[in-house]
Amino acid sequence: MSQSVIDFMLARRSAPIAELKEPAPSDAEIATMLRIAARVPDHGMVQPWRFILYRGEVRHEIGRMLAARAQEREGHLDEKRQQQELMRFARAPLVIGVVSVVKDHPKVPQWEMLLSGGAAAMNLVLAANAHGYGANWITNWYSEDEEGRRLLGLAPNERVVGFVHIGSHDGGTADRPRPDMEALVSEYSGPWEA
Ligand SMILES: Cc1cc2nc3c(=O)[nH]c(=O)nc-3n(C[C@H](O)[C@H](O)[C@H](O)COP(=O)(O)O)c2cc1C
Repeated sequence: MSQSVIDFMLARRSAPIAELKEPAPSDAEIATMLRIAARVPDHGMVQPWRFILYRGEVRHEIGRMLAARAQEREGHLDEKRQQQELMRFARAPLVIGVVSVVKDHPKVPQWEMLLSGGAAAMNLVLAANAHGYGANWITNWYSEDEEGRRLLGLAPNERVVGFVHIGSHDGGTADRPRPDMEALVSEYSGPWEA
């Protein structure tokens, strides 16, 4: 048993994106985090995910594209809304897109491939935390917008599992309420009856 791993898992929490700052993880750290992200259960070994790195100046280019797309959808944006879109990907020093790439397979249903993508995103969050960084997994409106996904580099058949924002974090964020486990767990008591 590794008590330090158990303590780490029991204490994990997301860092608010506004509190993520430089320095970003190094290339070597990112490579390790991605190896951990890809080390997830994957029925049929179809590798139904890929990863996109957004860092440096491209984060601002994306902000400009998202602001223009938001204006197309919503009409004129006031200054505050415009700034919000301009800064979407520039708040954290690194954003990693976890992209679900479902494939045709004779046995594995596509929803299971999507679940494997969720596991990859969670492993990525944990890997970032294990390297001492804060992380936050979000999706936001551009994940549900076909043109938004295209601007972010996804092909038409791909979906967003999450944009994991990563950066240095001082810690100290209050935890959120956690589930009451007694309400969630039961011994099996027979078939469901309505
Ligand atoms: C698939 C998925 C999408 C999410 N999208 C958003 C989002 O768009 N905006 C947001 O504020 N939080 C979003 N969240 C929630 C954040 O990850 C949130 O900060 C987190 O649940 C905090 O809980 P934790 O401390 O247990 O990590 C999303 C979570 C998941 C699993």
